[in-house]
Amino acid sequence: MTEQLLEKGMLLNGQWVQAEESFFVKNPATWENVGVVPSGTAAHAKQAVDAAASAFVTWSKATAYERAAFLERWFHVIESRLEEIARVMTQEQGKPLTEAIGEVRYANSFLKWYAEEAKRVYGEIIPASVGSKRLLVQKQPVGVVAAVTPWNFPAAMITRKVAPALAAGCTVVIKPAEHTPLTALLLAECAQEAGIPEGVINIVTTLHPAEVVDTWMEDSRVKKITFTGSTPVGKLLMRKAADTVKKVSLELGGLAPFIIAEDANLDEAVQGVMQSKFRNAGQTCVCANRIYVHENIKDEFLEAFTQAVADLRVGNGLDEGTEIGPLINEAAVQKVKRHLEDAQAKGAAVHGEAVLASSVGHFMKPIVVSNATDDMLCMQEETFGPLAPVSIYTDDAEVVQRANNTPFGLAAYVYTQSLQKAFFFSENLEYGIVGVNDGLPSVAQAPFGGMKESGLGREGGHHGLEEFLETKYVSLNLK
Ligand SMILES: NC(=O)C1=CN([C@@H]2O[C@H](COP(=O)(O)OP(=O)(O)OC[C@H]3O[C@@H](n4cnc5c(N)ncnc54)[C@H](O)[C@@H]3O)[C@@H](O)[C@H]2O)C=CC1
Ligand SMILES: O=C(O)[C@H](O)CS(=O)(=O)O
Repeated sequence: MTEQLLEKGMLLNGQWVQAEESFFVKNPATWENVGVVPSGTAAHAKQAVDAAASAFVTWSKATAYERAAFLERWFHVIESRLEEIARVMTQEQGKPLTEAIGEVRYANSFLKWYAEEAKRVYGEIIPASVGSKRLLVQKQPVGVVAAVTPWNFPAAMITRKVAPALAAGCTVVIKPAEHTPLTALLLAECAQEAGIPEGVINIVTTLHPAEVVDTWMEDSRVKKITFTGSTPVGKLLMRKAADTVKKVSLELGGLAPFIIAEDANLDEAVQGVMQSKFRNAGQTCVCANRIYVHENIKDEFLEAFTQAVADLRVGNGLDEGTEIGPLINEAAVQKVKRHLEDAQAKGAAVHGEAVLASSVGHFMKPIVVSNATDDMLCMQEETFGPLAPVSIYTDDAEVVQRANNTPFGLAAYVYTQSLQKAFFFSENLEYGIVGVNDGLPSVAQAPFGGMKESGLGREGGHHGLEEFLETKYVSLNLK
């Protein structure tokens, strides 16, 4: 059923603004138009920085308690519009409504958590080596922040940046992904309803990301870039940040190993790998991308896992019972097919029908391949789709070496009932996040981020607030 077309504007200095060009937002399940938004230009990008720089003067001088109150009010307004935002998210991104509701709650948890953490930005007094001196350390907001976000978590990837930025006293300019601008604009509507002052949050939607973001990267008033998306774009932004020495936070691609040790609780391991692999149809940067199972339990695991995968229901995210929605676009479908065909050509066994579930929409049936070997594309590149490669291993040290043999280091998982193995794996896996008997580790209060080419910095927890603060040392000579 086609719901009403959402016609939205960009948010610049508290005003909803149109542009000469606009673009339709399409539903990946039906290819129908969900909404229409402006395609912002470099001029709009500059207006956004003008607004954020002006608002920073007052916002940064508000007390932490005043900023916290705004975040709390924003949290409650989103709560009151949760179902509406989730339905729009499902229509523009495709995830099942139950997952969209879960994501809005997850996104909102960052507002709640940073409303409290804002009040805990402590400084220090350092014992002086000169009697007449007092040495103080103060934390101050970095300034105007540019946030560039992906389509796979259209709400959480915004609040995971904006909540700590505002808590710290920064103001923001945001460019959401062109596939999913509507969720971002609804969050901004909620912020306006909560009374967050004009210019504190600005959103530029566009079909020309480089034009808008390059304007921000060249503007010395923008003190920080925070980005979630692909590693190639992350590297590009990191290079551009150097010209004005901007601070950089990057959440990039992953290639998560999911290790099932010989002593694992198999029921829990199957549940965990289903959660990790198939959330958002496999379109998350922390999805299990490589499943390593000990050879002594391979058969029992495969029997249980392939059955659980076969039971997954594929369909439109708005339909009751849907567990796997469409992929975001045709390119995503082709990438999964390329990985599947490569695996088959290199000897993988395919469990299930590797066929598209529908002629309309970017649907794919979840597929398990076994006998996976490390030379396959699906074991070397992020699939970002519902393809689960299973490989066997014999020795714990061997599988750690294989798991670490990649430029990526975002999330890793291990299922074991042994404390010794839990520590062996978690301490030796070169990943920023390790789920031990936990397929869903992401929470607002803990630091989320990658090592190696999976990113820089952390989001969530008090670590995530530090990313938006400068450390100032004040030496007081009382002589
Ligand atoms: N580590 C993480 O949390 C995440 C990583 N990713 C990775 O990103 C890929 C798919 O997500 P996409 O959104 O397609 O990634 P993407 O990197 O193409 O896009 C992410 C954002 O960057 C913008 N962008 C694209 N090219 C740009 C440019 N030249 N200058 C400035 N901004 C630009 C896009 O408009 C979007 O807002 C996957 O490979 C996935 O691994 C995606 C989501 C989360
Ligand atoms: O972009 C992503 O994939 C998210 O960071 C994953 S999570 O935070 O929802 O786990």
